[in-house]
Amino acid sequence: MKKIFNIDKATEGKARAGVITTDHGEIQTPIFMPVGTVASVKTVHQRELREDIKAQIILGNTYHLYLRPGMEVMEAAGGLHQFMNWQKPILTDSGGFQVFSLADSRKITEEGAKFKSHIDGSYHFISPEISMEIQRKIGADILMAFDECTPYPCEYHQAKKSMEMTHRWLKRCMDWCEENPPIYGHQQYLFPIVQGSTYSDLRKISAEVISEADCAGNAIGGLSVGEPEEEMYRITDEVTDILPKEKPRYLMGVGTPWNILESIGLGIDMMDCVMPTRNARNGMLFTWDGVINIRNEKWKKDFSPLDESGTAFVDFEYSKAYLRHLFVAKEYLGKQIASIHNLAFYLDLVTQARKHILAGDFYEWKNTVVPRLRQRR
Ligand SMILES: CNc1nc2c(CC[C@H]3O[C@@H](OC)[C@H](OC)[C@@H]3O)c3nc(N)[nH]c(=O)c3cc2[nH]1
Repeated sequence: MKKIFNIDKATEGKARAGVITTDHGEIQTPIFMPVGTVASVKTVHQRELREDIKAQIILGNTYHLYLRPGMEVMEAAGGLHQFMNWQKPILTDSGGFQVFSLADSRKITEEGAKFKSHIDGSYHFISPEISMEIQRKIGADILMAFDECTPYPCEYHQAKKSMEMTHRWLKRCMDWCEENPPIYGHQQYLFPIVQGSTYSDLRKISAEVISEADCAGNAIGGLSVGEPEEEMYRITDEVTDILPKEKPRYLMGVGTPWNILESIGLGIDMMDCVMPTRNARNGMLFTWDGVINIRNEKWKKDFSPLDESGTAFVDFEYSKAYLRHLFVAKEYLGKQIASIHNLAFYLDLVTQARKHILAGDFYEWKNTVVPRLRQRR
């Protein structure tokens, strides 16, 4: 399998700093990937993503893009990079998670998943092969295997059955990719996904099967689905002990700023989460000194800059009082300012983590910063 990851510096622990190389450019790790499910990172321009947030890679989603705009438009555009004019790396999730969580009345069999579109109620079917075909046409640099994400909690036998099907589906994904090369001329790397719910023995089996698949990178799924934080950390720790060191590790759907730093400390290189954008649209801002609910009365006459330790232009061009007013008045500009702020903060978080890994003091730094991140301002 082609080597796409180079480790610049490992620490005395499991945290490491590296670079992932794709045909659309390099990604410094650890990295946070803004979620752009339907070909847009909600309320944010591609130019702001590049210049103010300094995003290096964003996410798209197979389920959503397949339903709208559909693969006919996607192919005619020459793929998602062209369609949305984002020329840096893109990762697409395989659609399983959405089918299980978004679509109405879905029926899952060994073959795949029948589901009703959440948009117009039309009937569709997705399988490992169809997910791969869709991801080929979207043209993301990193593709996720079609898997089943178990709910939390999940009975042992159900988790075991689901994990084993995910492993059979992985083989079907790999076989299909073997037979059907990329169509836009750039490489696309398949990442398999470790499942097994919260059961250590299943997680060990799944991590071994995923490692055996020898893909360019590996992902940990089935977490950040409602389990306690400690469970998420325990499973992540057990799985990163098994996944190969020399390949990037992607923890899916994680998380809060403190989850991000703890996961990096457990050997994770890539993370994605809707939290910075979704919470921004509700007026929740993440900062180095904790979480701000901008709608709170206390900010009504606070004319200080949005975030003195921020890195984006919005942090200095607007005051807390002004942003609170925009939210109270339901002005669209409020959601845009908050989204740019939160995403720039998440990228600053991983940029600082990388700096401290390279400097060799990541763990001491993390332990001083995490309590501050959690506080409510
Ligand atoms: C939030 N917690 C969480 N997210 C998860 C996602 C991405 C959701 C996907 O949905 C969209 O955001 C809602 C994003 O799509 C661009 C994301 O990649 C997962 N995807 C797969 N294939 N398998 C998993 O086991 C899985 C587990 C998750 N846990």
